[in-house]
Amino acid sequence: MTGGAIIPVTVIGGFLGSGKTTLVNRILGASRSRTAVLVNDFGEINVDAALIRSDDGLTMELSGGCICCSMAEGIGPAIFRAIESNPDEILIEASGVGEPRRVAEFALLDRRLKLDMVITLANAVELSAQLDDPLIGDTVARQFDGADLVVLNHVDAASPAQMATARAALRRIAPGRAIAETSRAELPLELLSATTLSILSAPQSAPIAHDEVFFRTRLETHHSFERTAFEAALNALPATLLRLKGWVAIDGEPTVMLLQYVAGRWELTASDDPGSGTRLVGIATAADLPLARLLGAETVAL
Ligand SMILES: Nc1nc2c(ncn2[C@@H]2O[C@H](COP(=O)(O)OP(=O)(O)OP(=O)(O)O)[C@@H](O)[C@H]2O)c(=O)[nH]1
Repeated sequence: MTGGAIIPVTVIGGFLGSGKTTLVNRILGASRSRTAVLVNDFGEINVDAALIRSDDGLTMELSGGCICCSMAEGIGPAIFRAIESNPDEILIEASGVGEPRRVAEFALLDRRLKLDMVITLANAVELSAQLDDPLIGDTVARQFDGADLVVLNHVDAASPAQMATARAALRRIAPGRAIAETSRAELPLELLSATTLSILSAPQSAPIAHDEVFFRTRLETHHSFERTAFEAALNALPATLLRLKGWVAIDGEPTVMLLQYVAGRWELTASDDPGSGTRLVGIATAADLPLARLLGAETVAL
């Protein structure tokens, strides 16, 4: 990029576990440009930033809150640092509870940036139930305000009935918007350009204080888990725990394993993380979730 060129910005949003980091990695894998990635993780340990596969080393993290509300003052300096790194483009991953349109508004305010598009992902298995949930429904619905492209993801795991209700929900909350149905965010990258910016006609609404609705929980321990017991504990976690992710030490495994838990479904995979010990962050609709006890850990340091 030559000095002074306008930098295109894409904002990727969507509820906890909908597939934002998966999509960021897909875009990075296909792109030949120098891409600065700004990752906002609501949890206190920025797991996503560690999972982003950027060759450029231009990943910036903002953890422990939302850049659309409680950390709004943090996004300015982060965008400034992103611009200073002289990238060809900037990708911003909003937090899983954040409103992508509020994040995108920062790109509209800075003359060195040009908002390219706002993308909102949805989890086809969960979308309809999320929207009906009195605690989180409003947060989820608002994530579609200003979206130019809606990605209905997790299609591989959704039943025909879940697909039908998810499609009907999107017709209601995101009428007229382009919709791509995907598994693992595999979408034709030609879709990643918008002709009009939906954000300009998005409804005005007072921001939600996400810190008052969603609670962070965290477990850091040197306890090593016995695999069968740990898997049984995962299967018994309460529905108030929406998301759990990070690294887990499992007996007999040479490295810590990566845990990805989204609303009752989970994956435990080998990781190349050399770090020792368990570091998990969770987001729940209940405060003070006793994560250590629920997972059967003996020691906990908060
Ligand atoms: N079965 C299935 N799993 C998916 C799909 N997309 C993503 N996943 C998995 O779902 C988990 C969450 O995906 P992420 O890309 O980390 O989701 P996210 O939106 O970045 O999550 P947060 O940042 O925590 O809100 C990971 O284990 C992914 O591998 C999909 O289409 N189908």
